[in-house]
Amino acid sequence: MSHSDHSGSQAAGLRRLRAPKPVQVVAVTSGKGGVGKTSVSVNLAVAMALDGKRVMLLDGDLGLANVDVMLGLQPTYNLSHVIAGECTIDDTLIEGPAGIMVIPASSGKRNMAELSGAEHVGLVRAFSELQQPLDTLIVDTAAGIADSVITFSHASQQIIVVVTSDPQSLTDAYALIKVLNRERGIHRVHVLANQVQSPREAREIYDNLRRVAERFLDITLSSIGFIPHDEWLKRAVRRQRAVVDAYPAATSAVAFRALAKTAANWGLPLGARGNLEFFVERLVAGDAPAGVPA
Ligand SMILES: Nc1ncnc2c1ncn2[C@@H]1O[C@H](COP(=O)(O)OP(=O)(O)OP(=O)(O)O)[C@@H](O)[C@H]1O
Repeated sequence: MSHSDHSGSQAAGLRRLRAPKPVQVVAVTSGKGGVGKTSVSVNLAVAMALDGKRVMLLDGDLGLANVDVMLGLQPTYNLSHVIAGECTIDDTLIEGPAGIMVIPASSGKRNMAELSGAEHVGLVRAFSELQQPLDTLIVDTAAGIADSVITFSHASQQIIVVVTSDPQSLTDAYALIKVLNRERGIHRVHVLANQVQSPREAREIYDNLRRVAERFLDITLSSIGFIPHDEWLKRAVRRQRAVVDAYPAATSAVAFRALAKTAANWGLPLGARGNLEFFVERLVAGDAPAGVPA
């Protein structure tokens, strides 16, 4: 190898070392509200952070702030200030348990569809400029199949759909999966049964959803286990704490730690150059209002 070949490959090696690696982005969504989506997002984030990962948790409910309430945080700035161009995402970051970084949502009425072209560009730019070194971004979406839910889910590489045995939860989860599949070409989602009394109940929930989804849609569902119904989780919510942090021996906390291990093995987006590139590109492509290049 000539000297110039050698220094060329050294330079490429150094660039790779310095280049930020792609961030894993996981959306937590549910269709129906109140099934435990925010509990899952918060506890998965904290459990991954306890495993040594650098985790950011985005409260993607643009209308109702949930994460900061669940963790007893009092943010000064939130996502609506970022969208309005009044501050950067770094300014909004507020530290949660185990060092997770939370991007709080606003509590005003806000829908992705209501964002002007300039606001949409501002949101995308804010994420592309985020400087924090990061392993995983978890997005707690709003309930329902609102535009923001679909956009954030589509922009994530992994989608967790939280369901309970409540028939309405199954129906709403199916409606959400249908939109993700038919309108956004999503072909794979993870199903997490929550508030279940037994492994058998979890299996039935998963089988029911899979039977319908795989019959009528071109999608593969994978079961990622379940979180048991747990009074310790309720107690943690009342104390505005994450159960994995406040009551690590609780059955739900054990399940969240197992889920964190599963998520850690999901791998990174293929082809993305670094940081949140994958997420940002798909945010733009997914839902650009008129006038914004997709
Ligand atoms: N595994 C569980 N065991 C016992 N209770 C639970 C469990 N998961 C959630 N809950 C209860 O359900 C309540 C609602 O949970 P959470 O706020 O996480 O739901 P959500 O789906 O995010 O709701 P929203 O649609 O309002 O955002 C919690 O306050 C808690 O009391």
